[in-house]
Parts: sequence; structure tokens; C-alpha cells
Amino acid sequence: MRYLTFALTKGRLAKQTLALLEQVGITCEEMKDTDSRKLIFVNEELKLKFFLAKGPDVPTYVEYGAADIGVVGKDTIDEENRKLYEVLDLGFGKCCMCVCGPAEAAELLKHQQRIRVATKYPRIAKEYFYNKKCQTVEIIKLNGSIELAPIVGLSDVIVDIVETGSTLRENGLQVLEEVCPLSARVVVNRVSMQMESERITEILNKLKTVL
Ligand SMILES: Nc1ncnc2c1ncn2[C@@H]1O[C@H](COP(=O)(O)OP(=O)(O)OP(=O)(O)O)[C@@H](O)[C@H]1O
Ligand SMILES: O=P(O)(O)OC[C@H]1O[C@H](OP(=O)(O)OP(=O)(O)O)[C@H](O)[C@@H]1O
Repeated sequence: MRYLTFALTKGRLAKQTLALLEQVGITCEEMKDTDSRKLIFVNEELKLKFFLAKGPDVPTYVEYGAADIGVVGKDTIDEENRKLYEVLDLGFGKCCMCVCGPAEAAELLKHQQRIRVATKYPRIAKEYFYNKKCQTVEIIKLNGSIELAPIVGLSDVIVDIVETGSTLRENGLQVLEEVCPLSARVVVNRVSMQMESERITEILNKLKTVL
């Protein structure tokens, strides 16, 4: 039997992903050693391999078949736009993609023809404003601390993830429009879905019973 490989997202989603897999008997003791520099982990009994990667790299590994299955945020799936199947909503990592800014920017969104939008998610932002059809946007790609942009005058608004809203509140910003709800999803390589359909379906069915 060949190994099935999982690409899991490092960081915020990792703990809940591992806990969920554990609930359905998919365990990997080695992976819990957070001090280790080891990158790939094996469960010989189940013939499974696991690795942790940066979120935006997970869809890449899955599209190319280097991983059969991935767990990644919906934001990253939409932004990366890779060829893969999105098969299951895991219901954690819940947050919302929003257009945010200072209260005054609400007027700009209604009336101003051209606005500047800072974001880590240029594709999602472009598509959102394109579908609204009423505005020309200049998208400015940033890599973090997006809330800074309207404060220092780099942009009028931002498109970013809001979870508790505390980052916005602490910086005098607010949600102006909601783009879409987000959560962690399971993605599957297109060929693996055909070739390993039985094993993958069994894993997905087990996961569904604990969601
Ligand atoms: N408050 C939040 N902020 C950001 N992402 C969140 C939040 N809550 C849930 N998520 C989800 O967790 C995923 C991974 O978040 P994480 O913070 O680990 O990555 P990141 O912020 O993109 O990475 P990095 O900190 O390395 O830049 C996101 O893609 C998103 O789907
Ligand atoms: O609504 P909240 O609960 O405040 O969470 C949202 C914040 O968390 C994320 O940033 P992250 O911590 O990933 O840091 P980053 O800005 O460097 O990406 C996101 O980009 C927001 O800034």
C-alpha cells in the first residue's frame, strides 16, 4: 500500500487540525514534539505521512500531488486558486474576510471612483471589487500588519481577516463590508481523489462523524 500524504497548515490551524485527526484515530506522536526541526512524520501502521507547511504553500503541494490531502484556510484556497478539490468544511479557524477602514472610509466606498486597498489577499480583493462593478481599485499587496496601511495613509481601506475584531478596535478601524465567511477546509489532489478514492473517502467520512 502506498503512503497517503497530508499537508497541514502551520500556525493557528495546526493544533486543532492535529486534535481533529487524533479524534478519528489518525495520530502521529512524533509531530507533537514542537521543539523538533524534523519536517516530515510517518505513521507506519496506517501508511500515512504528514508535513506542516506555510498556509499558501499547502494548495501548491496538493495541486502537484506532493500531498494527497491538505488542511488549509478558505482564504488561502481562494487566494491561491490552485487546481484541487475542496471537499470538507472543518468548522474551526472561523473568521471573516472583510473590507475595513476608518469610519470615514464608508463614504469613499459609496461615492469615490478610485480607492486604494491594501491587502495580503490581492486576488480576493480584486475579485470582490470587480463583482461590485462600481469602483476602480488600486490594490497594494502587503505581507502582514495590514491594519497599519490606512493609519499611515498608504491606503483608504484594507481587505483582511477579522476574527475577534480586537486588532481593528485597538487601531480605530471598523468593518465596512463583509466579503465572505472563512474556516479551515480539507482539500484533495484531483488524481488522488480517483486513484485512492476508497481510502480518502473513508478518512473524510470519519471526519464527518466528529464535526
Ligand atoms: N485571527 C485570524 N487571523 C488570521 N488567520 C486566521 C485567524 N483566525 C483564523 N485564521 C485562519 O488561520 C489561517 C492561518 O493563520 P496563521 O495566522 O497561522 O497564518 P498567517 O497569519 O497567514 O501566517 P503568518 O503569521 O506566518 O504570516 C488563515 O489562513 C485563516 O484561514
Ligand atoms: O480580529 P482579530 O482577532 O484581531 O484577528 C485579526 C487579525 O489577525 C490576523 O493577523 P495576524 O495575527 O495573523 O498577523 P499579521 O497581521 O502579521 O498577518 C489578521 O490579519 C488580523 O490582523
